[in-house]
Amino acid sequence: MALIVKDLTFAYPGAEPLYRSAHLRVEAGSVVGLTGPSGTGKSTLGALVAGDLRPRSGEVVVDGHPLPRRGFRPVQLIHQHPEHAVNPRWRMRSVLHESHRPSPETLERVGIRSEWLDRFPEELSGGELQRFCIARALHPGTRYIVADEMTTMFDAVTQARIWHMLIGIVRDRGLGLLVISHEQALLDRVCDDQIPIDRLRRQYRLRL
Ligand SMILES: Nc1ncnc2c1ncn2[C@@H]1O[C@H](COP(=O)(O)OP(=O)(O)OP(=O)(O)O)[C@@H](O)[C@H]1O
Repeated sequence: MALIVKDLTFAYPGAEPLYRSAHLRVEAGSVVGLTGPSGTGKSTLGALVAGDLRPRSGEVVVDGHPLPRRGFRPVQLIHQHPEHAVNPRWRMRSVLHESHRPSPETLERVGIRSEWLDRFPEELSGGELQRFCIARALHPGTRYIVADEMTTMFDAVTQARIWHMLIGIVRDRGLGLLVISHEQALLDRVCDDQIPIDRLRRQYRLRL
């Protein structure tokens, strides 16, 4: 069981391809870091494996099946800015239930207090809001999570708590986790393996 990027080529309109025939593999149950300098396409790759963007060619395979083009997405993306990922006019209960209805045990484990459910997004801190985005991503059908600079905006204590919680849940559920971050210390702490994005690109050059 793995999330596999096969022969993937992608370019934004009018730009040179960010990657050509790139390959990446994230085993179910593993935590893999994607590293590289700013602007090299890490977030774009995260959006491609989650199905937010479509490759020019190549494919994303999830546990042996092509990434579905519509309906539920087994690869869930958690962004840097949770406030951009939620509807500001909805109370948090509706934000959460847009995805599924997590059990009280899951909410407790993710660190969501029941009184927050009646608030609007602007009435929560960024760290509290990010916990809702994590709970939403933990749909029963989720197989892989992409955490794109998920805690970059938070203080060290909040970062540590959120990572401790998420790593515990993904280990227990056997999910695969792709971590995109500039923070080497964080990657060293949470990842089983780290892949420089340049390695995805270099594979193309080696094939020439
Ligand atoms: N929607 C877009 N349209 C056109 N070009 C884009 C778009 N989004 C990103 N880019 C460009 O694609 C390249 C890769 O961007 P991306 O955000 O994937 O890099 P990154 O490695 O995640 O960077 P950072 O570490 O700074 O977040 C950059 O040159 C960026 O300017």
